[in-house]
Amino acid sequence: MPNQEESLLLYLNEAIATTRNKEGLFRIVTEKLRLIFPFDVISIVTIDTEGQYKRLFLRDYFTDLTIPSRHNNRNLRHPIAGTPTERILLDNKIQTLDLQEVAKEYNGESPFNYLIQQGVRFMTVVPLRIAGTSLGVMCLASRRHPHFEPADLSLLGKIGSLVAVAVSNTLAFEEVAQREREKSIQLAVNNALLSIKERGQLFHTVATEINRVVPYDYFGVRIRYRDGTHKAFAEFGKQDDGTFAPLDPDRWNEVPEYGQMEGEAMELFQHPAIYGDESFRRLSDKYRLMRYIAEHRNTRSLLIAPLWVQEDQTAVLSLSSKEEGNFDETDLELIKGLVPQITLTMQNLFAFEQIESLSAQLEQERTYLIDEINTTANFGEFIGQSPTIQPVLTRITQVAPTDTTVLISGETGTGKELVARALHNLSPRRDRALIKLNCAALPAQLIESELFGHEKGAFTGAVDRRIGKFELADGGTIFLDEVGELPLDLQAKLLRVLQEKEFERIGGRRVIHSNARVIAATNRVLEDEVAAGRFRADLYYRLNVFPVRLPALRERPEDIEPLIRFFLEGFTKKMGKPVRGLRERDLRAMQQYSWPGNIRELEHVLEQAVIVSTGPFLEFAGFSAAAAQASPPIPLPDYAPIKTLRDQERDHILAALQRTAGRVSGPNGAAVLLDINPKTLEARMKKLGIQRTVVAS
Ligand SMILES: Nc1ncnc2c1ncn2[C@@H]1O[C@H](COP(=O)(O)OP(=O)(O)OP(=O)(O)O)[C@@H](O)[C@H]1O
Repeated sequence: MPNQEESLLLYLNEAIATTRNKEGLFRIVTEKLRLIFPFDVISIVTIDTEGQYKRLFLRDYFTDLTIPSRHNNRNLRHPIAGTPTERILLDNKIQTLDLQEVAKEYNGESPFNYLIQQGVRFMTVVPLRIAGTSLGVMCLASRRHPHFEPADLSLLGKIGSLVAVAVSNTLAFEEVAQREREKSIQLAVNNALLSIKERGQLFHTVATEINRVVPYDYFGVRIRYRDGTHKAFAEFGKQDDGTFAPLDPDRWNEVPEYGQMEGEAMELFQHPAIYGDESFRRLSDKYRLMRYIAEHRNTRSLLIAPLWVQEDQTAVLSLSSKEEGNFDETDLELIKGLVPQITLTMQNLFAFEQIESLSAQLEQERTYLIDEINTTANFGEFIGQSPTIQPVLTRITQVAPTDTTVLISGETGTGKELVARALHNLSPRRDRALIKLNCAALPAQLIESELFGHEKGAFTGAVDRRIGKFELADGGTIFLDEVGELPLDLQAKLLRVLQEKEFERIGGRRVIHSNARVIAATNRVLEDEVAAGRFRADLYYRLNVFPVRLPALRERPEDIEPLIRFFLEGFTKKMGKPVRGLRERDLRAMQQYSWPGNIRELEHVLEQAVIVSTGPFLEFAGFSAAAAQASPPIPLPDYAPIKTLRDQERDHILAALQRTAGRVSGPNGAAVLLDINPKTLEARMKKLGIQRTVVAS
């Protein structure tokens, strides 16, 4: 062996043993090689253990050559089958190829075209083997034909063996380094998942940490539902300064068929995979969604890791990049290793967020319930022994435990609300809220927001988000009192909720599901309303599933005496008054009276009597026996509802506010019209739940 050769080999051997840094090492190798063989480009290509794919390990060039970036991409894998590399590995001999000849095999589409175009024609390929196994090839490409003597080839073979050792060391070293990075990223991500409770901040940290090892431009966790709907759970885009910022969930609104496009790509998101070159181009041919992100977001590679795949939904973590071939198998393995922890955290977050929304709902329900309890002082008992009311009570106890919609009809004061309460309390829903909405008490635009709620900013004056009564009644009962007064356009909306059990808040896009049992009441004859075109027939049939008609008090005179006793006992106790006697003539007069206000009227007559009486007998100042006898028991022609004082006050204030365009104080304010102090008016409005801004809109 000539001395020069021996010292070169020794030098390279030494460099391989002592140089840690890959780039430094290979620079030494190529410089020494170029002293012996002039070449323009050197590349080392490694093959995977199954000998299926090759991948660029290193490329260096020494003249004025330009190498397109995709030819320098170390993540791209190319199949070996049918390439010159395959033949050379099989022959295990150094060979010099004429690239123009090789190009013919590729039908002119040769991967070496860019070299040929720049005058590089020859490529000497040195197989790299270690311990009898092929590791890859070293290629020296040049413009001039290299003339190798047998001695040169033998030296090149020996250098090839040394390079094989260096490559193998480097690969092993890179693998260890990669494992280390994976471990550190796993630690950092787990730390974030365990310590951060807020969803946005948590996933921002996760996105930033993973990006340290696998750089990308987009990080997203999305949930896709079978019906084509989808939800962004956490999404971030890389900004110019390299940090991540949350993406606007509404950005897809500009794409009219986005929902459909998502639906078509559902299957794609069910399997972990990477797409980066040809594979990504194939995806964009197949899926409109992929074409869209390629064209409009410049996406060139994609990494997909499903978090969970269920029959009706798939949750996916996806990363994408504007670089071709940005992700490799190791990246996918790394992300797959993080999937269980991320999934668990998401489920925890879901549970946590659900608890938060449930407790907010409970709080709302509580407020309504307190309001309800305060506004309806009932004695919790239902008096009714008469043969007229008994069958009605039986029907009530039969229907109560079901989810059936009940329509209660009857004149004012016959106990419709009391029956609605009884229905709720006797049902399995008794532990959830009974939410009441009086359809006659509010102007149309307020009823809609009362029923369905509204989003912040949905209309002028919607300063806060408001949960609608249908939403509040989820799992409980909604009582639509005086449903016959509902304006026609709202009847249509109510019908939709009853049919589909879902609705949207005003100004909201999210569909809200409500499982509320509906009980409606009316003192109108709804059939007549339908005939007169004031009430939708379809809504009437939806509500009239189980009708309960409450008889007027005059139809059940047998109940008057027990009712009197019941109310007297209650009032005397409540007011701390002595028990006084009831004159026979007064009782008879009451039994003969027509009671247009029904039980409520009777209740009020007795309340007054308990207050004003001083002697041993109850005095009925506002209800004289003579007047009673003079009044024949005939029904009033129109059973107009008698409003409660509270409702009356509310309507009156609303009317004043409407006239002053919502203004409360000042010379043109409602307080002047109503002749009260503006502060007092504001306090009343608050108590009655009137929002001045809403009225003004
Ligand atoms: N059977 C009954 N036993 C005891 N109290 C009753 C009975 N029926 C009704 N009441 C009382 O009569 C009053 C009026 O009843 P309720 O408010 O339920 O009537 P309504 O039919 O809903 O009236 P409106 O149509 O005016 O809303 C309430 O104080 C209620 O507690």
